This record gives sequence, C-alpha cells and structure tokens, in this order.
Amino acid sequence: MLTMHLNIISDNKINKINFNNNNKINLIIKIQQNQFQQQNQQNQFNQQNQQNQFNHQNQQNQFNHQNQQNQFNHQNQFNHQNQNQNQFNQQNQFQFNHQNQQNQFNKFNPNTFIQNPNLSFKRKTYSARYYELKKKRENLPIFAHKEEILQKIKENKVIILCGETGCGKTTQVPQFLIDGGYHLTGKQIACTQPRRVAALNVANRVSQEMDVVLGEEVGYTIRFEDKTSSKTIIRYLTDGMLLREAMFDHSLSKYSVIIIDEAHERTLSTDILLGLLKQLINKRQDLKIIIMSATLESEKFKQFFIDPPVLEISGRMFPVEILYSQVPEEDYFESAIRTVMQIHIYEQPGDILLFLTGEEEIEEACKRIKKNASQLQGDLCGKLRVLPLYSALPPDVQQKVFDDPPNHIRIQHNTKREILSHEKTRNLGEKVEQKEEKEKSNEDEEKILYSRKVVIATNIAETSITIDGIVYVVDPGFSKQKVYNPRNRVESLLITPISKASANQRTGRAGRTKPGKCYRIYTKQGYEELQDQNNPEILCSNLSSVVLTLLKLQVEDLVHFDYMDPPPPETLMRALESLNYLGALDSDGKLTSLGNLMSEYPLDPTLSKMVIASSRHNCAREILSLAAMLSVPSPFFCPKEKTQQANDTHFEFHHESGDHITLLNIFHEWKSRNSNTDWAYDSYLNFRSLKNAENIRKQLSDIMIRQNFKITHTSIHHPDYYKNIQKCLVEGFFMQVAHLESSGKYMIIKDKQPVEIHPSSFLQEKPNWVLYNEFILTSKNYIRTCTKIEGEWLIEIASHYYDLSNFPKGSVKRELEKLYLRKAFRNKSFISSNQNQNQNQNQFELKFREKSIRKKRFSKLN
Ligand SMILES: Nc1ncnc2c1ncn2[C@@H]1O[C@H](COP(=O)(O)OP(=O)(O)OP(=O)(O)O)[C@@H](O)[C@H]1O
Repeated sequence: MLTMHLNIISDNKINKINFNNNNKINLIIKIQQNQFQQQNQQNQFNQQNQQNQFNHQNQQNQFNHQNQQNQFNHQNQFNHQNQNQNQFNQQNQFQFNHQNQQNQFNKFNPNTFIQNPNLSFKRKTYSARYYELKKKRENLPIFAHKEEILQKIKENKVIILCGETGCGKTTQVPQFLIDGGYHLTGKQIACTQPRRVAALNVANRVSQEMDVVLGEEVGYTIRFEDKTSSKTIIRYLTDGMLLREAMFDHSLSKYSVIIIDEAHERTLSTDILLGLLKQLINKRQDLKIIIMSATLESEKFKQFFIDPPVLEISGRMFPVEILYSQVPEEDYFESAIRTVMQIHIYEQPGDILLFLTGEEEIEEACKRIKKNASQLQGDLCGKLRVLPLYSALPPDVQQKVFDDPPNHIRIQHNTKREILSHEKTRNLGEKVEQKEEKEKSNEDEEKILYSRKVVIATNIAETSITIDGIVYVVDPGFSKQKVYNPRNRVESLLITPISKASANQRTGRAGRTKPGKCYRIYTKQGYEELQDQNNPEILCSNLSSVVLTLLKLQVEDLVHFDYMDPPPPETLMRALESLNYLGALDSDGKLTSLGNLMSEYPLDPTLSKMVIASSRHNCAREILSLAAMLSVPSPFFCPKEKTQQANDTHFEFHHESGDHITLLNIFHEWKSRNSNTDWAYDSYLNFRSLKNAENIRKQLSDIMIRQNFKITHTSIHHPDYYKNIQKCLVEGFFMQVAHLESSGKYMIIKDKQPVEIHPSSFLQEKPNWVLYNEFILTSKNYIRTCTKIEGEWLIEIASHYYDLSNFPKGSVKRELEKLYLRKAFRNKSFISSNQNQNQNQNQFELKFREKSIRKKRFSKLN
C-alpha cells in the first residue's frame, strides 16, 4: 500500500511529498506553496460542485412534476434586447470604417496571393463553387486583416488572435499562412480543435474553399482516423492528437506553424500543449505559434507567453439578437422545449440549435419535440426535422446535422401566413387560438408553412462549427462539466451553469450565414452572474494519461512543468500512484519499460496495461477486440418504438459473466457475418460503432506487433477461454472493483463508496466481486460495463494493491484475509512472498516480450 506524507515548508516555498510503499517507493517532489493552496481551492470547488449538483437534481425532480402538468400553459417571456441590434450596427459601422482605413493604408488587394505564383497554392482551373466561396471568404471580417496577421506572425514567434465568433479565424488563418508561404519548406500548418466533430467539419469546409479533395492538401487527424496524405499542407487535428504526435516527435518537426484554436476551452491537452510549445519555441527558431479564440482571457495568455502581440478583430458576419428570459426559469428543460416549439410556429424561416447537457436529455428532448411537432403539423406549420448531436453518436450520424435543411417553404392555399411578435406572445395555447381565429377570417389567402431542422446538441457544437441554416440558438445555460475527486479517483460529469465565454460561443453559432437570434433561457442578471471563463480541465480531471504522456515527452519534473494553471498536487499524486500500481512508473516516479510501452497506445493506461498483459494470458486476440469495443460509442441501438424487441435481441448476445464478454460476443458475431450492415441493423446494433471498433482493433494490434508482443489466443473450447479474458481484465482494472456487502449492496473497494450496477448491465446475478469500466455519478452512484470476477484473481494479479497491511478495516479486508489464507494453504507459502509479485509480473511481461523478439530474430537468421 502506498502512503504519502506532505510536508509544507512555507518559508522557502518548497514542499516534499514522499511516497512510501514499504520502503520501496521514495519519490520526492518539490512543489510550490501556491500549488498547495490551489489544492485546497480545488477541493472546495469539487465539494461545492457536488453540493450544487444534488441541489440541482432535487430541484429538477420537483420541477419535472410541476411542468408536466403545466406544459404549454407556462409563459415564456423574453426581454427584447433591441439595443443589441443597435450596438451591433454601431460596432459594424465602426468596423467597416476601420476596415476601409486599413485597406487604404495597406493598399491591400485580396487577390494578392492568386497573383503571386511563388507563394500561392494554385491550380490551373477552379470550379464555380470555388469562386462562389471565394466571394464569401473575401467578405469575412478577418479578410481585411490578412496582411496584418501575416506581418505580425513574420515578426513574432507567438501571436494571440482574438476575433468575434464567425469572423473567419479557423477557416481563413491557415489559408493565409499558405499564401504567406509557410508550407514551402515542406512543412505543414497544424490547427488544433478541442473536438473531433469540429476538426472534421472545418477541414471539409476548407477543402471546399481551396477546391481540393478532403484528405489531400487539406486533411484532418482525429483519434483512430487520419485523413491526410503526403500532399497535406493544412492539417486540422484534435489537441489530443497533436499531443500524441509530440510523444514520438518531440519537436513537432513536421509543422511550420501550430495554431491552438479555441484556446479558451482550456482542455487538458490544450494546456499541456501550451506548456510544451512554450519550451519548443526556444528550441525551434523556425516555429510559429498562433493562439486563437473569440472569448479568450488574453491577459493570462499574454503573461504566459511573455508578452506576444494580441490582434483583436471586431465584427461578425451577421448580427445576432440576444433575448433573455424576464424571470428565472424554473425548469430549463421544459422551457427549452417550449421555446423551440414557439420558434417553429411563430418565427421566420431558419433552423434551430438547442443546447442541452447530455445524451439522455437530448434523446428525451428529441422525443418530446417530435411528438409536439407531429401534433402541430399539417395546418399550423411545416415539417420539423429533429437531429441529435453528442459525442457518443457515431460520426456519420453526427454529420447528418450538417446536411442541407429540409425544403424551407411549403405554401398552403386558403389560409394566411401569420407571424406573431414576441410582445403579443403570452402562451402557446393562447397563440394557437388567436392564430386559428385569424386564419378563419382570411380563408382565401395563402399560408406559408416553414419547414426547419432543429439540432439538439451538447457543448460539442459550442465552438468552431458552422451549421449552415442555423438562425435561432436556444441556450438554457447549463452543461456537463468534469469534476474529479482524487480521494476516490472518481471522475464525474456534473450539470453546472456555463461560463460567459461559453454563452457567447453558443450565441456565435448563429449569425454565421445569416442574421440570427439567441434565446437565453436565463435572465440578463443571470448572465452577469456567470463566471467569465471555463474552469481549466487540468484542475478537475484524472491526470493518469497526462502524466504518462508527459513522462514519455521526457518531462521528468512534473511539478515544475510550465502549466498555465498547475494541477492540484493531490491529483498529481493520485495519478503517479495509480501509474505506479499499474507498473508504468517505478518507485522513483520514472517511466518503466512497461510504462514506455503503455504510453504508445492511444488508450487510457488501464486499457493499455490490459492489452499488453493479454499476450501473457493467451487472449490477445480477444482483448484487442474488447479494448476496441470499449473505445467506441455503445453499439446498442434501441429505437424508442421497439425497445422491447431491441432488448430481447441484445440479450441473445449476453454472457453470464457480464458486459465485457457480451461486447466481445457482439464483435465476434459481427465479424462472423462478414461485417454485414444489414445484420447489424436487424440486430439493433450500431453499424458505425462496430466498423470503428474493427478499425481501432487493427491499429491496436499493429502497435502490439510493432512492440513484439505475440497475438496469442486460446481455443473457445478450452475450459480457460473465458477465465483468461476475465483475469486479463483484472490486470488493468484491479483498482476498479466493487464488493457485495452482507447488506446486499455493492461497495467500491478501498474507497468504501456505495454503488449500484447500472440497469443496462447484462449481469443476471449479484456476484461477490465485480469489476467495472466506468463510475457514473447521477442521482445514484452507478458502475457501468461490469464483469463478474473471482476474489482470488485480485490477490493473484494485484497483491501489491490488495496488500492487507495497509488495507482499510471491514468486510472486504476480512474476505481478502480468508483468500490469502486459502492461497497460502494451497501454495504452502507465506503471504509476504506475494508482495513482490507485481514487479515480478512486470519483469515477466518484459522477459516475455524479449523472448519473443529473440525468437523472431532467430527465425529470421534461419
Ligand atoms: N460549413 C460551412 N457552411 C457555411 N458557411 C461556413 C461553413 N464554415 C464556415 N462558414 C462561413 O465562414 C465563416 C467563418 O467561419 P470560421 O469557423 O472560420 O469562423 P471563426 O472565427 O473561427 O469562428 P469561431 O470563433 O466560432 O470558431 C462563418 O461565419 C460562415 O460564414
């Protein structure tokens, strides 16, 4: 058992943390005093957030009851912010004047780059679409600043670019850099995005603007998908992928310019990249860095990068009117649905984007809106296409939100088009009556019915993306945010109010291709009370993967790494401790050979440890499939109208040990059907998830083979076939195990947290020991994707973690004592000998691999 001591010597601002694992581990880290203070703040923050969540949930439950009764009777009153329009006009006026002056001084010709053959990316002929898009590009506010941007980047290693949402930063700046010749040295321009959907969407748009095939000159790289080629000069990629590239090429030598877009999001990967890039610009004289966002805390970034120039670009493409609720809404979900329906019935043409917090809320909203719309359709308004957008959806389903909107106008004769203003709006029921009355009195005139799409998204649609046709944004002001409790290692997502930066990004999804309106389902005062910026993810995440990445990047002094916001020491220590238990770090906190191998997998350390161990457990074939299945969105697909049929079909794949082998059964069945799409469809399985898993499996198996691990397997008829797989799961997940108490409830081992098995589990019984993949904190604590294991395997595989000398007292300890005794009796050996087993096992892993390398060499020689 690891113990730790934290000594604070405030005078010289040096702290010491000693990890002590029976004298084996002695890791000393110096940390600064302010980090310790920050930890306390963080703990407070976590506690507060948890508290808020429970309050919120309780309120939510109450409101759900109330609102079900009052649906459509409740009034949505919006406070028209017409002054916004005026402000916009003034601002725009100012901007245009500014632009004109700029143009005069610079004598800027937007076609310069086309005329300069050396610096241009030029084709012989361009399509009509190219010219159409070129016109649009030239009208973007950023276009007038092209020369200025190129000049500033020429003169400086780092620049910060702040410009209104939609002004053209993401799509245009990389193209400006091509015109500036930054690709001519054979290097590429990288533009990072916090989200996959944005990287893909923007790359697609820019390839159209440059009139090239996506994946050739312009491409994208997201986890497990690389759509680039040797021709690529502009690469959009997730920040996580750039970080992975840095692991293998520390100086990111293939890039001449690296753009960190949407830097305000402060994702974990962005923060680490910022620290790395700050080091890198001193090593690489030719490297340029651009930090971009519409809603950036520029002062903080300025200080971090030691005073780079900040370019501010005002003006967005089209105005967006912001409307606030006049009184605080009791239930944002109900209000959001009501607002969408009101827009559909009463507003001018244009599609709607509604932000909700997660998959469940979104699916529920889709169902409700579809139902409401079906009751209205026909005589009141046109068709409404409802589309969900959240990260667990397969990419092709996500892409549907970008499809052209449905035919917008359907004209129905004998009735008159009617649009009521918001001032007249009291409640939907009243409006419908009013409208029907007017329709009757105008029977001879024609009525125009507007069809539209409504996209219901999480905050994955908040930044970077442009969904053509979106005119109305509905923002209830909440999102799910990560919270990490290092004490019990639980990372959870809590529904919390968004920041002002997020609210402004959401507003900015309208006004991109036409003027728009943003309905904020909170008061103006509510907006003022929001915190300015998002919490940096590094302060509220499990850092195991990051620590592994940093060590692989040869950043050994994790504490003194140049973080924009240093992570809480307790979180850092927990990450080090977990990695040490997994065998990835030695007692000095250095990367072991095993850790080095683990870091090469684009997986969480628990999964990579499991994959590596699979070779020794004779189940690599199966574990590769399983790791792939655990890396994709759930394959289960349950159409609302056929839930029972779908559940029955899914049950046919179930295995009595639980969810992991059930997933494996599905994958095997899919492969035995030659990856048949119809079969997946008929089995209510998500074809895309399975296809992605296939692709991911191939990539993981390539890494395993490259690392000289044998892709072992056991015959399905062998009695140990399932046992091997279950034991191998324990290799990675031994810290994620729950025990069945005599009370009939499960308790997480060591942390003593009561949990329940998620209702979606295929486990039919209540085994004594359950290993889980995920901990979900909602109104209850759930563990999801669970498998039955034997207690003996825990002490056999992870005796270093289940070391009783440091184990908390209780029923688990008593059970484990019995198991150790039984084992000692069987082996006629002492318990203490097990304590070295973990290290022996890691040694064994490496010897196993070396043996395999030697064998290969030997066979080559022969
Ligand atoms: N897929 C698309 N379809 C239609 N127009 C698009 C598309 N992508 C971009 N545009 C147009 O290009 C403009 C600039 O988009 P871009 O993403 O470069 O802006 P941005 O300044 O990076 O915005 P944000 O800060 O929101 O990321 C948009 O306002 C829109 O007019």
